Amino acid sequence: MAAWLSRTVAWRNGSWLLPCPVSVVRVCSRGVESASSAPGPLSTFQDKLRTVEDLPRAGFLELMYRLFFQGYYKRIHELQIYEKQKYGPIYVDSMKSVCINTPKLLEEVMRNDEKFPSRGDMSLWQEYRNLRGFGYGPFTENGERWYDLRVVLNKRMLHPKDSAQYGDILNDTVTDFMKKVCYLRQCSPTGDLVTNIANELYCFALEAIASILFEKRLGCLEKEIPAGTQDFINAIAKMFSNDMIVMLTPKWSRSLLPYWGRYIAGWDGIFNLAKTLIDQKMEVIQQRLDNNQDVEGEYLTYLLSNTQMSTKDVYGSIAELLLAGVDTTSNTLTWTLHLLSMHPQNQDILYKELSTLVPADRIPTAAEVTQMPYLRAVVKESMRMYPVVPLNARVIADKDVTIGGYQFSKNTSFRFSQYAISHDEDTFPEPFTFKPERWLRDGRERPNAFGTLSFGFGVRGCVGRRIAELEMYLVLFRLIRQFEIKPDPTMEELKCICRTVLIPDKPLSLYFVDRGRNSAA
Ligand code: HEM
Repeated sequence: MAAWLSRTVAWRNGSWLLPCPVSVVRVCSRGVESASSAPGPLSTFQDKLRTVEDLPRAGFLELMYRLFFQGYYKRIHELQIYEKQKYGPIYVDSMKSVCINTPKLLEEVMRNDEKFPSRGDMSLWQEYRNLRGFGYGPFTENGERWYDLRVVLNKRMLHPKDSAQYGDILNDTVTDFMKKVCYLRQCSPTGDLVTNIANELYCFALEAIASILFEKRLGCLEKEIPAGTQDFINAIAKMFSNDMIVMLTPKWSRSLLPYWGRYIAGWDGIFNLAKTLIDQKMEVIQQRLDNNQDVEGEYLTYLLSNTQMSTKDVYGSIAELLLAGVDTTSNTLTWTLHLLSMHPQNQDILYKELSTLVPADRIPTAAEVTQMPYLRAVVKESMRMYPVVPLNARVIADKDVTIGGYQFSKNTSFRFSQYAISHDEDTFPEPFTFKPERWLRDGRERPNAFGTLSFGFGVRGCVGRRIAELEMYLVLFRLIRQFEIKPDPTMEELKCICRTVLIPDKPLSLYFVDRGRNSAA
């Protein structure tokens, strides 16, 4: 997840998945052009293909000015919209990557995805793993080794049928989350307010992904969060808040400045939890083997006992899966609840759908929730409006490509402004309005799918997609069936800031008003 701005502060804060560019594309020497003069994609009738030299170029100093003097530092997503207006749909950014700003251009790049797609250099993340002797996981690995790793990791995770097998585990986690919400409401002065729902959803997402990966409950939804879990949460924050500065400072300063030590301590915290839980599972497996008993279990048991993966590679992969599976899902849920609270009519439609399709005294199955069109549309539209991963990238390493009528030599790095793309007015009329109906398959023309590649694309796409979707559907179903979610009128407008992923700029308070029905929530 991290590494876009390995060499500048600029995008670093929004660099969840991003690599630093592998190659420096040749850029034109003229100054920045305004949007009106920015070249758009070429018509096929023009006889000469343009090159990267013909693209507008965003200046580094100007970027610094925008980030630090105009305050875009934490609003990278807004900067994407600004730069799109200024430079047009395709331009060379100040890191010399080619910046892509429309669904159509994104589609062109993604259709050129290679056998082993790459987001770029992940050397800073790799450095930690080399230092501690851990293997590379799906984020840090590249090339053929990455491919072999994904073949193993995809099993039991990526296919909808695979994720369905986790329905019961996830439903147990949802049940505990519902209890926690009820407890927090009762503790509030009005009896129905939860003051920092994002925090609770964070614990829920960690509990859910850990219950799948480790086949074990961590207790994050207890009234008190276990110390080890809290350490893990703090470690993620520590790693993310120090890796930018580590990238910016020269290696020789690492022993003089505190950042490298903090960065390593952050990773240590992340890997400690993963390693402890993996070691515990290995002990259980070993005991069963020693007693000639069958070894049963799901994800981790499968990785440890049915694959050729070495233990150090299992550490590397599980730690990265754990890291990827928490902030993403929890923030998407936060945005979805916020949007539903602000749009009671949409919430009513959703409530009607789910209360019609599943009897009130029954918890829904994985198969049921994944077939609810409005629930799916609500989540998709929330991810369009608030793409938690607002940047992504590809390096087309092995071939020259033509994108938008421009020719690029091999090794060109493309950066995708996911936020600008999913707010593209031509693809999504009224892009800042919440309209889940856009996504319904009811005969209307649906938007270009490349407008919201929330989980990425192709073989390098998100490995946890099916799990994340199931997790989100199950918990939203139960919340909306039991409660009417209402905004807290004392709260100021909720905005988003980019801190690696798109998060709310303040704690979100919501009212959970009991619908008073007899339900199995
Ligand atoms: C709402 C939830 C989530 C969103 C929006 C999300 C989004 C993404 C995106 C955009 C990518 C980049 C894909 C590409 O470059 O084409 C990605 C990669 C990845 N995600 Fe997710 N993700 C989510 C949940 C999860 C979960 C729950 C897990 C773990 C089980 C996970 C594990 C990963 C991993 C390991 C990768 C790297 C894959 C690779 O490079 O081969 N994600 N995710």
